[in-house]
Amino acid sequence: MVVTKEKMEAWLRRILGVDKVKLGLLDYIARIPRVKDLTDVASGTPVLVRGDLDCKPGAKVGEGDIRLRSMKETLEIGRSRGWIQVIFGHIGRDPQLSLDKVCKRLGEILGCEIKFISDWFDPANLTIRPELVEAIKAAKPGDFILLENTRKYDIERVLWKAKPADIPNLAEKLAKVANEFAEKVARVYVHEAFSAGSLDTSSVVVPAAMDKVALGEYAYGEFSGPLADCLNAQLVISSGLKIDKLDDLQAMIDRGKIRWVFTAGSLAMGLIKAAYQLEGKDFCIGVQEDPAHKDQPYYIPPERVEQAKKMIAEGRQKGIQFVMPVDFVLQDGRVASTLGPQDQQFDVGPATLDLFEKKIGEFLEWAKTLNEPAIAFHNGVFGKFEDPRFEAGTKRFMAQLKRMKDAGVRVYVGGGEGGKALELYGQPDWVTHNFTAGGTVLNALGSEPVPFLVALEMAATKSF
Ligand SMILES: Nc1ncnc2c1ncn2[C@@H]1O[C@H](COP(=O)(O)OP(=O)(O)O)[C@@H](O)[C@H]1O
Ligand SMILES: O=C(OP(=O)(O)O)[C@H](O)COP(=O)(O)O
Repeated sequence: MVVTKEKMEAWLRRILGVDKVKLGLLDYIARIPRVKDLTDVASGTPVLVRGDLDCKPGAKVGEGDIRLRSMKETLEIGRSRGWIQVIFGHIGRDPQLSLDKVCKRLGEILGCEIKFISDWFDPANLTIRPELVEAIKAAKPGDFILLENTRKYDIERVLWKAKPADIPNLAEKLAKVANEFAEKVARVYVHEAFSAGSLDTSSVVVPAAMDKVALGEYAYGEFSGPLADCLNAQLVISSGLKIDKLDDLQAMIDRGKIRWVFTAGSLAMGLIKAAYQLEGKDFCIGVQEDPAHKDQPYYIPPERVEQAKKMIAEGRQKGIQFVMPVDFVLQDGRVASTLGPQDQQFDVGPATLDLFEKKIGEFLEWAKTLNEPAIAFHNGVFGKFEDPRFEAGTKRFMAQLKRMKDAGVRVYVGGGEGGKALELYGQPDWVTHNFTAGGTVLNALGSEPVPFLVALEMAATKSF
């Protein structure tokens, strides 16, 4: 399907959330075909696969390549059907980063040579280079081609910071890119990049020009299984650096199942301040509330404190317990229960961990009163854990995940830094499931839809 500028404008209005359609996670999953459903795609057909390639493969298969292994089932389905699969995707945020090692490892996982195309796009003319067109022509049924890092080209990143006013300017260029892919690469698109939750052109624009789209088997399984289960979580541990996770927490609370909220990390400081203010008092959160730090990721503006106050007040009325840190490890290693204006917290202190352990015990008692296993969702880290001076909180709490799982709770870890912490300080079987993505998981459970699901749903239903 050729995408006009006008069609692309309508598409981008949905992608950037200007035009909203109220769909839940399960609606998206029901409306997007699975790769298994593409039974009428003939052998020898080129199929574009958005892959989960953002990883650092270690010395041997199985090390640092879980995202690549997660694609195997989908790629094997394509190979058994004789499709010529053109895999593309990003690695990191630096446009200079190369996928050469990823290509080699994916070849080891699939047991075959994968042709690597290092320069496949002409950014000056927004066209697909002849090297790629020739490689597809020369490929045999079942072959794989892998394209260099999509973020090498600026066009991949133009929507990251785009505002609604930019849509008319971008629509023509992005329509051209989508049409180039459909004309010169493939007219069938499979998304098997569960973690690709950003507004990358490859995952949120290219599907617009495709005749057929589908979700890969791994991504489908993650959304319809563990993520669908997390929608019913009664306990959430919301921690980490950025206060905008408050929107996701609010969305989880609004769904109505949450009864326990544990919070830690720098974002918890906003909730602590809010809780004090609700009692007519105040609590200094140090540099995190100093407007001189307003460009820093840990800064908490007054409106976020207001948002947290409303969340706590309304939540308590519904019977939700908010469990918050009571002591902190500060920048110089001091443990304190209060902060001065120049202080910054980088971890929770031991009294907080004692409190959290006691409250997890209470949660487990409460969980016994349910007719079915309780569900807990853990996101983020309790401090700047990469620095050994500030890792104790994140590290010690991991044992509570095991404790809950051992007590029969279904425990999920929302990938990202929390997932790394589990790998570092725990064992995979301490939890029910550790997601291979952070941002996508929060979006799926939180306030904003997953961008690639919005794109796939529009492409599948041709509703734009
Ligand atoms: N006070 C802090 N609390 C929590 N994380 C912090 C803090 N200071 C720095 N960080 C860092 O922020 C990152 C976590 O950020 P966040 O956006 O929550 O990540 P994710 O959502 O991927 O878990 C970690 O790298 C952590 O070390
Ligand atoms: O690692 C990723 O996501 P995650 O850090 O949210 O798990 C993805 O590759 C997305 O990367 P991006 O956040 O640079 O778009």
